[in-house]
Amino acid sequence: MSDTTATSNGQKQTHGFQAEVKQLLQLMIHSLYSNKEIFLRELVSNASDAADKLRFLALSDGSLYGDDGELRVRISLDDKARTLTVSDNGIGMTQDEVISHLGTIAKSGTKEFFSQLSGDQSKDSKLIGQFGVGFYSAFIVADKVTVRTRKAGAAANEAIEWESAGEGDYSITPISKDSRGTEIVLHLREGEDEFLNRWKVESIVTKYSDHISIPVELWQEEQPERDGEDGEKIAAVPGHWQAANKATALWTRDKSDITDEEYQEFYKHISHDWSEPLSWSHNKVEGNSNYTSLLYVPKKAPFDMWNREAQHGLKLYVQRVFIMDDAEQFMPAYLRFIKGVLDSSDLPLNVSREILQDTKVTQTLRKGCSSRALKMLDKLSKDAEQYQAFWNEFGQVLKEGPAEDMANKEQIAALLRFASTHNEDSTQNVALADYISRMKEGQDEIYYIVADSYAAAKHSPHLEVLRKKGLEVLLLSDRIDEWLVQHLTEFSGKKLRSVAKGGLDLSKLDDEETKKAQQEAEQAFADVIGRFKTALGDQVKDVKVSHRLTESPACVVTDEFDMSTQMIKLMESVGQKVPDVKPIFELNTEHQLVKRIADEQDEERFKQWADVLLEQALLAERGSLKDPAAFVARLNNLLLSLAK
Ligand SMILES: Nc1ncnc2c1ncn2[C@@H]1O[C@H](COP(=O)(O)OP(=O)(O)OP(=O)(O)O)[C@@H](O)[C@H]1O
Repeated sequence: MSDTTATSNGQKQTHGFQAEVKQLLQLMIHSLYSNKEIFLRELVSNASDAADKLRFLALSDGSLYGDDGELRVRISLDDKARTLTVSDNGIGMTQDEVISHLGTIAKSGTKEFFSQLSGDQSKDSKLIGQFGVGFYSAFIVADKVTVRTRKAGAAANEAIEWESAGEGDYSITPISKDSRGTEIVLHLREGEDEFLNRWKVESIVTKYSDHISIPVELWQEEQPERDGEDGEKIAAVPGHWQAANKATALWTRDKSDITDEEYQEFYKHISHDWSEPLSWSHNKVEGNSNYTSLLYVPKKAPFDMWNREAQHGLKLYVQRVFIMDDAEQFMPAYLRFIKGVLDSSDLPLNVSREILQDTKVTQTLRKGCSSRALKMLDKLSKDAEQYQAFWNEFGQVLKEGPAEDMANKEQIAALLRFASTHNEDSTQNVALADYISRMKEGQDEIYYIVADSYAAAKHSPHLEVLRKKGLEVLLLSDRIDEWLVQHLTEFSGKKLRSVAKGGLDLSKLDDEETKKAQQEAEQAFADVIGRFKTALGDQVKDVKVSHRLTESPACVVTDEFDMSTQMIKLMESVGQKVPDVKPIFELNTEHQLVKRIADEQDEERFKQWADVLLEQALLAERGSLKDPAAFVARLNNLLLSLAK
């Protein structure tokens, strides 16, 4: 029951699909077949987006509506032709738009997506779900798809017909179309007749599209006059279009009237994600500012989360009129994984990205939305399993928070999770509050180490004495961690302290006997320390007796206010110039090797030993040496002399 007519009025051209589209089509037809009815959700979702876009443009040019201001989507079924048609009176497309939107994939993350495909259907179907296939899903059930579209404001004879069998190419033909918008005709594959059944189609629309804010209508056949139960006559009802959905914007409805399924479907509609969200938070704020937000935490990170240019942000509405996608002004970058809708009554309808930049209203909304998102995460964190799933996907992004959002630093810090010496493995599941609850008597700082990998952190010599004393250490090894600890210096009144820096002082935790023994060692070793200083010269800032080693002979530490080794590496990796930071060299006077070197009388040999010890310590700390060949030569020399 199509209500538009179209006639061909020009030359047909054939175009090849972009290679990725061909690949995607093949994959989709095979991997998504068991979930085939979702094509209807995708097409209705696109149609409703097209209506939103037109409504937005019409704010400044009302003539775009022509004489058809009632935006809606219609689904018609034709038994004889075996077609299902989704038509809308939204924005429509020009020829160029048709070619770029329906012949290529212009999404960020496309490359990553294709590189992750494995050929395993169940795995790939999940990936495709995350990637979002949209329009192309029509080919799951159709062996030919015809799209007729006329852009709002264009003349009837400026319409375009796109047609394809979903294989290598598609055709484009200029046509005349008597109404604005897009009509998508699915020529159903053999065996897909269930999609010609009105009842079936209606039930899919209700399931997937109830929250769509414009009516999604199906044709209701004429009902002839009939007799009622008590013999009274019931008048005939002529055939008419009837909405199959509630057609009210979901977020404007009362929370108590919305089911979990509706929230989940709405998430899929706005995010183009196929998995359910992990959680959501729906809030109406009234008073000084007036807005509604509906925020979601996805289950999986999108393909382009690490792409700085990738779009993110909320879908912005002003008084229920769609204004823009990806309004990033309302979510700080460290919460860029949050999806959702913001509907403000305080912004003007003609608001633009530029205007949004620095209005007071934007700031208030951003504050409100960030705080809602953090509260939602806090709630999620009460469920350890769910929160771990969240953390594994998005933890690294959240770690950008303390540097970006000073006002919410403490709240963000409470949401962070770390690997720790308390655990056997590298799972990041220790909250700072857990750490504090396990602190030893007399301990008033939170100890951490930052290294290149979990293994390097866990086996670092700096941990030796802390392990002996039973002190827990957070093991940090994500790229962002050094940046994080620069900005997160305190939590709940407790300082965060690097165990690889000079300022570490565990003497408060030592008993009198240990302190005395340490003092004696320092005195007894004063001469040897002096010899090491002479031997190492300006390679080091200082040489000290170590109180942090039990197994290793020596280690290097960074002076408290110098740049840490990890920070130096981070800066070097992005090509930044770094200052030449000299380490403090610490010796374990209890170690056999150190004792032997102390007995060495030949100053030449002593220097060789001192150099090797320093280079070993640097290697353990930095993972590389400035001159590794010299180290190997020196070591071989010493081994040779020992073997003699
Ligand atoms: N009914 C329609 N009216 C106007 N434009 C449309 C319509 N359907 C699709 N388009 C255009 O084609 C583009 C591609 O659609 P498609 O469904 O493949 O991807 P998408 O909706 O952008 O994202 P996703 O793939 O995540 O669903 C849309 O962004 C839109 O510009």
